[in-house]
Amino acid sequence: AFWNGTAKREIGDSRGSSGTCAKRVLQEILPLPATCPPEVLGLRGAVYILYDVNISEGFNLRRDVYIRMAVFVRRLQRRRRFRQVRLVLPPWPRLYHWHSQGLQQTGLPWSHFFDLASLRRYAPVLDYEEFLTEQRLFGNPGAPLVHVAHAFRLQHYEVMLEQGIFRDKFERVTDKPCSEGSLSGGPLLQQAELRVGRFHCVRFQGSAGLLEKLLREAIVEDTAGPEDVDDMRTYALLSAETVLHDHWGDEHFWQARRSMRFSRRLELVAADFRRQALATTGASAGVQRPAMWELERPKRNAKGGDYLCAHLRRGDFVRSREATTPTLKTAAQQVKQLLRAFNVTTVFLATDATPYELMELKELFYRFRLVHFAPESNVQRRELKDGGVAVVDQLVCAYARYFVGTYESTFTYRIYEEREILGFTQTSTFNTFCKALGGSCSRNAVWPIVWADGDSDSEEDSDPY
Ligand SMILES: C[C@@H]1O[C@H](OP(=O)(O)OP(=O)(O)OC[C@H]2O[C@@H](n3cnc4c(=O)[nH]c(N)nc43)[C@H](O)[C@@H]2O)[C@@H](O)[C@H](O)[C@@H]1O
Repeated sequence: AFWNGTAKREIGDSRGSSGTCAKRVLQEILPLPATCPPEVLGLRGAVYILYDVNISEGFNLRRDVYIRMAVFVRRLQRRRRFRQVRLVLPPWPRLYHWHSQGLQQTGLPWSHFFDLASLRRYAPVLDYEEFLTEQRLFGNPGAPLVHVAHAFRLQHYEVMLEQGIFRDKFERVTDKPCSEGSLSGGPLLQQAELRVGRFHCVRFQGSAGLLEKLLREAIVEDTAGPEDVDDMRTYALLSAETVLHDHWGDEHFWQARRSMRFSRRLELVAADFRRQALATTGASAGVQRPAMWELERPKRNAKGGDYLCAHLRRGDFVRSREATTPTLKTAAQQVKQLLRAFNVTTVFLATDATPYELMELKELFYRFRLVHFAPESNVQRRELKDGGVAVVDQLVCAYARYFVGTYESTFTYRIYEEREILGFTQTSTFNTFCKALGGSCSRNAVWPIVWADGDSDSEEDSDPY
């Protein structure tokens, strides 16, 4: 609860002609006036980490990159120097897959999709606007720019293995030109408020933990003489998808993943739709979801609503993954076979198919009930936007009796994870469409959920450095 609406209002109100609370904190003028909220003290020594992801990456890979960063930042705050670290969530740019015209889909905050209070109970994160509010506290009135001390554009090494061995390493690029304008990447630095002090290209190979070394080197470079640990600093990591998980799929991954609950508004839209179109509630599906992710416990007894869900990825997959993506006809054949096997008559279809393909699918399912989610009005479409509609699709698939998804789609993988958290059996979840009915084919990997003992994580508490 280090940042919430009340604190924001109070901090805002506490700026006066006699100097801001924040400035008094920085200049160590104590005691603070009684009107100063205690949260201001927490800004002392704050280290802000901005990050960004290459513009071509889709929504669901970005969710995975978030987990890498959140696990890293949660660990980092155990270190004295980084006790006040905050991860700044990059505004969502208009993604390549968000096709709808006439919607405002640029610069969306994370709160549009996710429950920030839930994220914050795992790691100290801020939406970009919240970050600006904190920054303004420390800036001079009339000087609205945010100074980013160092921005690092991460890139892969050209040769990854050294004598057959993959080693974690990084190095600043000095043998090639490197400037903010000369390289493609995410649009973070296009935010009007940001001014970068020093820009570096960095070859990076390894897991998120290695970023600590990169940041420490930058802090030392900036510090003439003994380090001023009260100073507030901002760093930017660009192309953060280059960074790997410290340990993919371990209990830390799953805690961060469980904390990624969707916004209440999207959860509500999905729950209403499940109830009205599929006669399914949490209780009828045998899903008990505690109000907070921390209270979730291992279980495998979810039953699911009386429908099957198919995630059928079309769009670019039809061309770029032709060898593994089924045609509409062979996909329909596979689904119908499953419907018969499970004695279910309703299929919920999550897809990025075109309206024309959807019509074709409806014809292919003529003896069954095919349900598809579409916003009920233009008002709801404007409210949800393309990204919100996709989340509702995922939330409906999460409660199905049986799920089948698309080979190598991160959209499908996030549904697997959601069902693992909700307590479905693995056989009802980890299923993949084949290119054709009956043939043997490649299946998606099975990554079952891992629970921590009592979900405690105290092992790093002791490191004071
Ligand atoms: C191979 C890679 O695959 C990646 O896709 P993949 O992992 O499926 O999954 P995503 O990275 O999420 O990108 C696919 C996007 O397409 C839309 N989309 C896909 N399936 C559905 C659906 O069932 N319902 C709705 N409403 N929307 C859907 C949605 O905007 C989603 O974020 C791509 O992001 C990369 O660009 C690349 O092509």
